[in-house]
This record gives sequence, C-alpha cells and structure tokens, in this order.
Amino acid sequence: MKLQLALDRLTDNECREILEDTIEAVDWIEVGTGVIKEYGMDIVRNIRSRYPDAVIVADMKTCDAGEHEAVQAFKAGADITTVMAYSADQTITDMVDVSREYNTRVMVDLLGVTEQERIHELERLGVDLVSLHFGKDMQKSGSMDQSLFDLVKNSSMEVAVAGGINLHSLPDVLPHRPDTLIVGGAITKQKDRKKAAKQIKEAIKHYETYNTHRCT
Ligand SMILES: O=C(CO)[C@H](O)[C@H](O)COP(=O)(O)O
Repeated sequence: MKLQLALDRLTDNECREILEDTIEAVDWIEVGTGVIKEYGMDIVRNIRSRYPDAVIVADMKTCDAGEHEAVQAFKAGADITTVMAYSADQTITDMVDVSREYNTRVMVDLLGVTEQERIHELERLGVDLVSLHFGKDMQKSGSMDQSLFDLVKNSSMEVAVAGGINLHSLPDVLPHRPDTLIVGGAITKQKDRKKAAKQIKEAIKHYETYNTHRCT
C-alpha cells in the first residue's frame, strides 16, 4: 500500500519544507488542486526538478478540455493527472489517450459517484486507476462511510482513497486494502510533519505485515 501525500492549501514554501521533512515516508507526491490554482504548472515543474525520481500526481481535477489539461500536466513533469468521474466520456478517453502517448497515468476522482454503473463505464473507457474521495467540504459535517468501498468491490482497477484520513481513522480504512492511501491534513497540518508522516507509513507497514487478506 502506497502513501500519497496531498499538498493542499499550502504556500510553495510550505510545500518545499513539508517535502523536505516527509519525503522518506512518501511514495507519491500529490500537488493539490488549490496549490496548482495558486502557482500554475510551475509548482509541478519545481517539484519535479527537486525530486527527479519521485512519482508526482498533479491533482488537476479536470472536468473538460481533457486533452489540453493532460498535456499540460505531463509536460510539467507529472506522472499522474486527475479527472473527475462525472466528466464526459470523451474527456476521459482523451486523457487516457494522452497518458498512453506520454507513458503516464490518469487517476479518475470518484467524488460524487454513487452508482457502480459509472465504475463499469470507466473500465470500458480504459481507466485503470480511480480514487474514492470523501470531499473536504463533506468532512465538515461527517466522515468517510465505509460503504464508499462498495463502489469498487468487483473492480480490477487500482484504487486510491482520500478524505480526512488520519492515524485514528486508519484502522477503518486499512482492511479495505486500497492500493494507495491519500493523506493531506493529517500530515501537512501537524506541528511535527515528519513524525506524522512516519507514523502513518509505519501503521501501513505494520498492518501489511500482520494482515494478509483483503476485507470483503
Ligand atoms: O483532493 C483533495 C481535496 O479535494 C485532498 O487531496 C484529499 O482530500 C486529501 O486531503 P485530506 O487528507 O486533508 O482530506
């Protein structure tokens, strides 16, 4: 299980400092949507130049003009870019096509998706990576419901999960064995970010060492 660090609602300096503190525990670096809106593709280019070997996810949250935005993200150095699941099928297939040209990947953000039918459609569109997402604003009045995982129950796609995950909610999330855990605030908003990242990484490793079966 990989740890994707979501750099959200941060300045470029904060992103730099947080990465320096946490990089050893992090598998994938996510450049968050708000950070991209603030700094544009330059911040993706800057992180790429500082971490040439890292896997970088540009959380573009594209919903239209898929080809253009995918090219933007990949040219800036992203390995993975994101698109919203509710986008037109054409947007998604265009992005998948671009990712094949660039030898990169597209992650489809399932925020707001409630029907398994959309999951099957995404598979038919050639998608192989999705993220289950309990949104930031949804977190103001609740927390991730474990039934979220039902959406991808019979899917062979790679699954990431995001939305207020922290050390306390990890025991509920880990048994679903997502391929990637996306964690933002529980690391980036802590006083000791290095310790927070290390604790989450160790909790994942500990779980994987002592549990070998996926929960159904
Ligand atoms: O995509 C996002 C917000 O739209 C975040 O990356 C995701 O929600 C993870 O952040 P946090 O752990 O703080 O919820």
